[in-house]
Amino acid sequence: MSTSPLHAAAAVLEAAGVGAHSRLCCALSGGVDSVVLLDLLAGLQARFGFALSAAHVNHGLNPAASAWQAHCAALCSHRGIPFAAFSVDVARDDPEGLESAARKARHAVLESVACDWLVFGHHRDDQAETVLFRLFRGTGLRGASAMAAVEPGAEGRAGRLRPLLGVGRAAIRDWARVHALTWVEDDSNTDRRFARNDIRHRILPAIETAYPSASASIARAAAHFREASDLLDELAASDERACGGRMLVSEVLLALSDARVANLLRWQARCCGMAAPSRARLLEALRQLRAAPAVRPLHFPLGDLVCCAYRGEVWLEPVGGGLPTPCHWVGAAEVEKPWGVGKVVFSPAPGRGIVRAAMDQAAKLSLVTRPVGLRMRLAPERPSRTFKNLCQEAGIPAWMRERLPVLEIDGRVAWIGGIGVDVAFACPPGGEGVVPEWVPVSS
Ligand SMILES: Nc1ncnc2c1ncn2[C@@H]1O[C@H](COP(=O)(O)OP(=O)(O)OP(=O)(O)O)[C@@H](O)[C@H]1O
Repeated sequence: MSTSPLHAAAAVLEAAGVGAHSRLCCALSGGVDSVVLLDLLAGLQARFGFALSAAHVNHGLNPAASAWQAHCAALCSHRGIPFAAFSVDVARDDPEGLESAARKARHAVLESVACDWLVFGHHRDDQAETVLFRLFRGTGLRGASAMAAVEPGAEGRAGRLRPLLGVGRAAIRDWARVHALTWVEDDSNTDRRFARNDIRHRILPAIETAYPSASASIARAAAHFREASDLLDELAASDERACGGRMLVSEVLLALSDARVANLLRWQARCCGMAAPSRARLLEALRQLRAAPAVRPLHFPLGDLVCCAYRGEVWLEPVGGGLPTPCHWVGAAEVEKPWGVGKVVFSPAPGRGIVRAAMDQAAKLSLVTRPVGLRMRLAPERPSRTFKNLCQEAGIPAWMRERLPVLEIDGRVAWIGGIGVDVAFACPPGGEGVVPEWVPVSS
């Protein structure tokens, strides 16, 4: 039995805490689902008190695209709902296909709408199709949990609501007919060349002849998967804390089971907005981490990310993300400077680090990547060494060398991150010193 669309939608708004302070924007394609959604939201406005607007994305792919846009504009103007239309360029050469390219372009532009919640017309049958589509591609638990009815926004971005996620397609069409709503039909929705449509029109109906409530059951299974997947996220967050934060202490990390380490790294990838690395690559990274002694460096590509291990810590960073930009300043010895995806922190330390006066009196302090011909002497009794020698002695791997911060005081090298302070700038016992510390990845 299908839930009443109005009750289902109200329950989702309530669960999200929608109220008089909330700004909702209905993603309006002009199709029956989002037209019904707009109708329901307009009907619920008085009860919840939210501000409602609508946005349509014109992909320019169908000859009727302008007519769809005009239809959406008319629906909103008739109800006095503020309406915005966006035209997007859809990449025709996207390796994932035209449908996927259109979806990416659509979501990117909808993200720019100023609102608290973007509201979508996905329903229970969409949910079942999404689960099957992902299962056929070997998805993990998070993927199989498909869409959430309430997806809070991260870092000041709008959240996403899907008030019709528990409602079947038939109930939505019934609502549209009973309320005499008008909508457009997108003929690409019946085009079987698109994999999703094939699931909708051929595969799911075939399953439903054997299991009549398969769609509802699959959508229910998705809710179970989501619960389990949320628990795995909680486990990952707690494991990250136990491992010391975003830079994971390898000794603690590697005491966890393979499945837990993989869960933690996948979760970290998702937290930085990156696609989860493939299982095979993740397991190989793990094998290498376990094979290496705790101190052996690792730089292992995982899709858009790299898994790095260095001096007892393990972290993920975007490909090319460690490359820093030089910076220059005057005066303040105790500062914190961003460096690549990390930072350099300068702290006072009696008798250690760099002579404070040298920094205080400098006309220019600079953090740079290694200058050409760099040499340094770490102790009075030791000879001056080339950058390459210094790195080899300190066990710094080649991939790490281009990102080592080098502190120059009035153009002379005073300190190299991960290596040490030049003898000419070293603070004598009892003197006032400043210790620079390079943190390769900030939390
Ligand atoms: N052109 C559009 N403009 C605005 N909103 C749209 C547009 N197309 C789709 N939407 C919104 O997305 C919902 C889902 O649409 P549809 O099922 O066609 O997309 P999908 O590609 O399956 O889903 P998704 O975009 O979330 O991956 C619609 O009910 C509507 O709220």
